[in-house]
Parts: sequence; C-alpha cells; structure tokens
Amino acid sequence: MIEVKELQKSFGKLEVLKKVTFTVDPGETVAVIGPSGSGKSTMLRSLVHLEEVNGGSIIIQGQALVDNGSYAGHAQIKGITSKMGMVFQHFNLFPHLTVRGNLELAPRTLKRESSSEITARSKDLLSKVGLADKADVYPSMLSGGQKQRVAIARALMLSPDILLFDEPTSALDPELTGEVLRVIRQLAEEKMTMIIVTHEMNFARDVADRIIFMDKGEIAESGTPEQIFGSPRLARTRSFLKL
Ligand SMILES: Nc1ncnc2c1ncn2[C@@H]1O[C@H](COP(=O)(O)OP(=O)(O)OP(=O)(O)O)[C@@H](O)[C@H]1O
Repeated sequence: MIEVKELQKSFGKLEVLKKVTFTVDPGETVAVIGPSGSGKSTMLRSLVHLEEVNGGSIIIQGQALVDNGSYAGHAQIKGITSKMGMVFQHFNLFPHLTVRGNLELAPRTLKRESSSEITARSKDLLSKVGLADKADVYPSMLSGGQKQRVAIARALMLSPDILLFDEPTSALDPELTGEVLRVIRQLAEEKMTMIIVTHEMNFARDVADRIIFMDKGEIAESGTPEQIFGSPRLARTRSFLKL
C-alpha cells in the first residue's frame, strides 16, 4: 500500500505539487497522465526520495518515508526505497557494463545472496523481457526498446514490491514502444504494484486499474479507465484527452 497525503513541493517560488493525495493498493496498476509540467515526474521522484518534498506524508507499506514534512532517518529511508524499483525515460544504464553487469551490479554490491543466485536471476529476468541472447553485449549495441527492457529487468533484480515508471516509452521511436509496453502489461497481469507516468493514453486505458489525471500540481480527477474515458463528468480530463 502506498499512501500519499497532502504532498507539497516547490522549486523556488514555483509550486509544483499542491497537496497531492492518493493511495495505491497492493497489486494495483495506476497510470498518471496530464499536461507537461503538471508535476507528474516530481511526484514520482518524491516517492523514491529523488526529490525532497516541503510538506505532506509518504507512507509505503505502513512505513513513513516522510511524515507531515519530516523525513525518516537515513536507515529507514534506505529500507523503504529499497523495496521500490524505478524505470526512467532515458534508461539510465551504465554504458561501461554489459547487460548482465547492469543487472547484477546492485545485488552484488548488496551481497545479500550468493553469486550463483544472482547470476541465475539475471538470466531468468533477461529471458522474461525477451533478451536472453543479449547478456554479454554493451548497452550501446542495443535499440532503445531493448535498452528499456534491460532497465526493467534491472529494476526487478532486487525483487521490488513496487515499480515506478517515468514515461518509459517517451524516448522511443513509435515502432519500439510496443515491446516495452508488452513487458509492463505482463507485470500488471502478474499483479506487480505499479505507478506509470505515461503519455500513452491507449496503454493507460487498457492496462491501468486506475488513472490519475494531474493538472497544475493537483490531482484534477481520478477514476477507472471507464470513468476517465467514458464519463461526461470528468470534463477536465476529457478536454485534455480531446474526447
Ligand atoms: N529541479 C528542478 N528545478 C526547478 N524546477 C523544476 C525542477 N524539476 C522540475 N521543475 C519544474 O517543475 C514543474 C513540474 O515538472 P515535472 O517534471 O514534475 O512535470 P511533468 O508533469 O512530469 O512534465 P512532463 O510531462 O513534461 O515530463 C515544471 O514546471 C518544471 O519545470
């Protein structure tokens, strides 16, 4: 369970998040849509402590990352964020490591399990994203869609309870988005808890259990895909979506 309460964030005088409140249940896939600059990425980055907020609370599986504007201690923050994986728009792979090296770096640094267990999981996860034959190549040899699938496999290496995606297909040529969305769809079917910031409206409609529409730092509207895409009451979303 993710609970976000009255989250506030400003960059200087610019108020980017204005008391944003929502919850995500275990196993739920939530898509976050909205115009450019509405605060979607800032909200997502706050959940994994890549941004520090100025007010409000973020409670992940009952543990407060930030409670009424006060951050938990370093160890608790590390414990909470280690349960979350993040996939970025620009993949953020390490160029000097092979695909396998990218997947295995974090688990090998943490040394929580044996080398052979780590190798076995990276092999499994590369098969899961359809890249079993790419283990030993460097990211520069891969297409954008392949890079993003490696990034998803890497995020899964630490067996996260929650996966966050920040516009995972926005940097891809249109013909490469399908292969990435297929992997995310499979994770949704497996009931991974996910928040996906996306501009892919058809994907949001097909895969999300719930859609949050952000506008000017606020949650303007939220609901099931049927409500968002079908209801005449959701006028702001419908106008944004040009429905
Ligand atoms: N580090 C920063 N310093 C100053 N302003 C920032 C910073 N990061 C984001 N902003 C500003 O905060 C606002 C919200 O940005 P954010 O990236 O969260 O929006 P977004 O909804 O994800 O937009 P997009 O769909 O274009 O990615 C924007 O006006 C942006 O310029």
